[in-house]
Amino acid sequence: VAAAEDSNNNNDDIDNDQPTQSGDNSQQSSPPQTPPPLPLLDSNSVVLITGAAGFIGSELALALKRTYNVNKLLLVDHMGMESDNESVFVPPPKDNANTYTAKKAYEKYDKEALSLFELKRQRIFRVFQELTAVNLDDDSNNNNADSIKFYRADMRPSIPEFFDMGELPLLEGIFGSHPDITHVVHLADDDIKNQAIIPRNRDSVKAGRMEGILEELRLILERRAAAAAVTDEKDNEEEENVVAAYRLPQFVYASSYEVYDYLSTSEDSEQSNPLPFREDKPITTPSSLHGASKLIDEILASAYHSTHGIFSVGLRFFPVYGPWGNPGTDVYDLAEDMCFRSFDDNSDEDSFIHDENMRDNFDEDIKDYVYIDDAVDAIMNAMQYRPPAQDPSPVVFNVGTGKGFSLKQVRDEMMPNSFDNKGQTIRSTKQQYNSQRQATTSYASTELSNSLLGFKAQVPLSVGIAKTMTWLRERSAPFGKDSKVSTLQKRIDSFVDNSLAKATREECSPFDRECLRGASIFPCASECSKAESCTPSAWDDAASLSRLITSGCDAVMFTILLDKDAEQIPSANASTASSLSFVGAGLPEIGDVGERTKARCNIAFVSEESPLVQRLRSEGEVYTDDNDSNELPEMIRHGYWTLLPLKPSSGWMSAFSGSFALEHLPKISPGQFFGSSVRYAIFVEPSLLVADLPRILKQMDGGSMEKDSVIAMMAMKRRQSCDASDRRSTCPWTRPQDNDSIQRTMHNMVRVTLKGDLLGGGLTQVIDSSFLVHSLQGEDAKMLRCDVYSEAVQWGSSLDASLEFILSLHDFWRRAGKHWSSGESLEPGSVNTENSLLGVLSSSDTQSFAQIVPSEEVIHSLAFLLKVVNSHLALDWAKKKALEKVANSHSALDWAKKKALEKVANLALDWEKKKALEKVANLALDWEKKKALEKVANLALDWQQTVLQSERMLVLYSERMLVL
Ligand SMILES: O=C(O)[C@H]1O[C@H](OP(=O)(O)OP(=O)(O)OC[C@H]2O[C@@H](n3ccc(=O)[nH]c3=O)[C@H](O)[C@@H]2O)[C@H](O)[C@@H](O)[C@@H]1O
Repeated sequence: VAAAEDSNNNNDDIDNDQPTQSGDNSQQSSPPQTPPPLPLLDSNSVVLITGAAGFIGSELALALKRTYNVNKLLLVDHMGMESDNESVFVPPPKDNANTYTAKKAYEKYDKEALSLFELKRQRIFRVFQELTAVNLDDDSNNNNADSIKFYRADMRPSIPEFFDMGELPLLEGIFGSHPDITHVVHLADDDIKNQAIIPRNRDSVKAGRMEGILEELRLILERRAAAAAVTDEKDNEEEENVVAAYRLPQFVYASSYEVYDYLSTSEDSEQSNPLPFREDKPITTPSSLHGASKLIDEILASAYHSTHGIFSVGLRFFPVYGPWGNPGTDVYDLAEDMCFRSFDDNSDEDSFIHDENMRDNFDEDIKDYVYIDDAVDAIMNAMQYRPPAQDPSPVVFNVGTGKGFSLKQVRDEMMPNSFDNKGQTIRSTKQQYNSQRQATTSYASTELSNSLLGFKAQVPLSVGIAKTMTWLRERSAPFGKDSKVSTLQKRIDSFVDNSLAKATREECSPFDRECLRGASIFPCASECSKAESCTPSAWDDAASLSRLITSGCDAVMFTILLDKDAEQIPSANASTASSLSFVGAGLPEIGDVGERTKARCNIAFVSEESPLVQRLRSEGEVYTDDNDSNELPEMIRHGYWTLLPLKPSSGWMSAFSGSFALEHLPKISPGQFFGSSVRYAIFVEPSLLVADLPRILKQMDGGSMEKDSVIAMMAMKRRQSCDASDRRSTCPWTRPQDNDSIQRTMHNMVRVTLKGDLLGGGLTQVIDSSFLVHSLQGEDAKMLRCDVYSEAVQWGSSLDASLEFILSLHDFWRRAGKHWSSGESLEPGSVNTENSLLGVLSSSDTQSFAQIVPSEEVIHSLAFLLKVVNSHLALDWAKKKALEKVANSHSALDWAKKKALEKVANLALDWEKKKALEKVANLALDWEKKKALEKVANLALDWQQTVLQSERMLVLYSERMLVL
């Protein structure tokens, strides 16, 4: 630094003209100045990641926070937007959601781009979701949101001349406002990898990103040297401050195995290109333009080192795969092909083969596939790599496993090895491509990364494949499949389950979502769990006992009161408790046995430790059911409740206390808790006294409801005058009068429209469920519950919010479906008065709705919601909720959405087409024929437009939330 000062002091002019020369005068050859000490990777680190919505970038962000709890993450991704306007750094708009620009940008997008965008959006949401989660009950913990910033902008062009209008280039803006950046990980790259097609996309600028970053790093050095120059030479302390203020971040960037020439398979290439590929092998001809551009990046890195002393670590990634990977890559497409094909046996589409970009990926090509977790590990190791003091030149490492596999092996050996006929089709079609060129082989030498980085891939391909397939499958059908499971699907299921069981999976804490990734995180007692991958809980024993006790019941009423200090269940002691407030359906009502038997169908889950259980035991309030052949244990009786004490086994229950989703497992996911005869399971709050239960059940059973409107779940709001959650007193509750379709009413209550926003939100008080009726036999009902449960588990949201949201979504899709198939308007009810507020309810809905909730109350909450949403003044939690919801709506329901769209498409088209064609056939005149054909064409177009438009609206909407 001292040397740099001297020279700079004497060279002011040169300094202006050639700012890049800072500190370079003392040593002309290698490192021009002593590089500033490299920063540590720890909880003080501030990490800039480019391409953060990409596959690797998003996983890295999560891992950095999880592993090192880094102080700040600055995430940059253009999300596929390439307009020049986007490349300027615009401070995030506070009160301007900028939807116009977004809209314009969207117009450019076709569906594929949209879905890629959607994937990136989901990734970045996920990052936000997991990293900014704020505990709403804890006021002190509310600054998480500051620790992560997302810049949705193009980092190119990075050449300052472009910015003579006074805009600040994105990177300069970021580096300027965050001088404390300690690490830069540069992953941004064009979407299409493996692209060997020439010419490249004209708009896809190659240079710019890498120089952009290197220039920023150089500027840091320049500023540092300038600052050092003005400080008093003798003042060491000040000099140290300067050094500290202008830290040079550790720079890691992505290169690719495509820099190696794996394409040439001739004899001499084996000599010039021996396997495995070693980093020290001179590179002559990269295998693709992508490889060539990465080679440019490596050369730039080296140039910036020799001219400015900037140290960097390049990582030559071999193909990375895994959950959240990129469609269009080998493993992803193959896995997807299998998963979707098996879901949809009617599909003739061969997506794998028809993908243009896949042409080069021959079955026989041997590649070194790297699981995402390993790739991320390699980056984190690289972020901590320290070059030897005597030679601090930039380094490049392979990121591979050292082993090569062909896609054929992946498909035939690692994915289920027996395909049905369709599998044969894949094979033979691919054979044709095989004839085009010889297969290639590429795999990494791991020696260097192993010895210097300490990196060694941990996940064997077979395990990684199983995890990827599990993820894809979960994503495509998050809550199991429909009843018509194909045999192929069963095989895939068992394959995946077996592989997961066999895989030496680490024991995951149930809270460690990352560890559990690829495995289900549902508790075993939940009806949504799958064998092998569920997590045990204290509910497991309770579920089997409760199944036994309730066998023979037609309906079950249950409540949950796990408080350790519970003295009583208020409803049990209420003197008003009549035979109408509990369940005894299907069982004899006369005599003592009848009374007791009724009690068997009224289950209260309580804590074994509670004074209530102790007291009832000591008072001998127990009974055995003499008539029962199942040899039931002695049961504790409390009023009309039969208590089912839960043991706080091995700390599980206590570990989970506070986890709403687990504490209320039977409330949300009752499917496994009751005997197979049970058709309806009714949850009530411990203090709620339900009037006339038999009649409600009869109505549920009446079958008077339209089939498609049955959501098979009913919920009731709490009465304002009485708090059912208050455990000291009871709350009377009455069934709404003259309402023969309670479920539908409930369903209508949460209608949202496109205009009213997908958000839901704000209706919580309406849906606050003290009372829920579950229909246990419908698949739809189970799907719905699992949706709700997944929402609650995944996002830690409360049941009420989850229910509300999922209902809204189900409703949304139902309406969209209805609209497409029968033309029902999607527009908000145009019918005057209150309805026009949000347009949520149709007039008939409002009528039945009003029977349950006084309308002012609804209007109030709706108006409030509207205000919040419209003013964009959403509080942090609202914002978070909104993000959650939008994110979830897409990830959880993708499959359902896809199915719904398909179905609608088929219905709409087929029917209309058929009708129109019939008409054509019946009309002999040419003119009529022409008209009819026109109509067919128009109909088809209309429909397509509707779908496109609504998809666009959804994405636009989501994007607005992103901006928000
Ligand atoms: O295997 C490889 O060779 C690639 O591995 C990773 O790529 P990956 O994370 O799998 O790729 P993407 O998921 O496509 O991520 C790149 C991200 O950069 C973003 N991007 C791209 C270009 C750009 O100018 N700005 C920008 O933000 C894209 O939107 C995208 O989200 C690295 O990020 C790439 O640099 C590398 O080329």
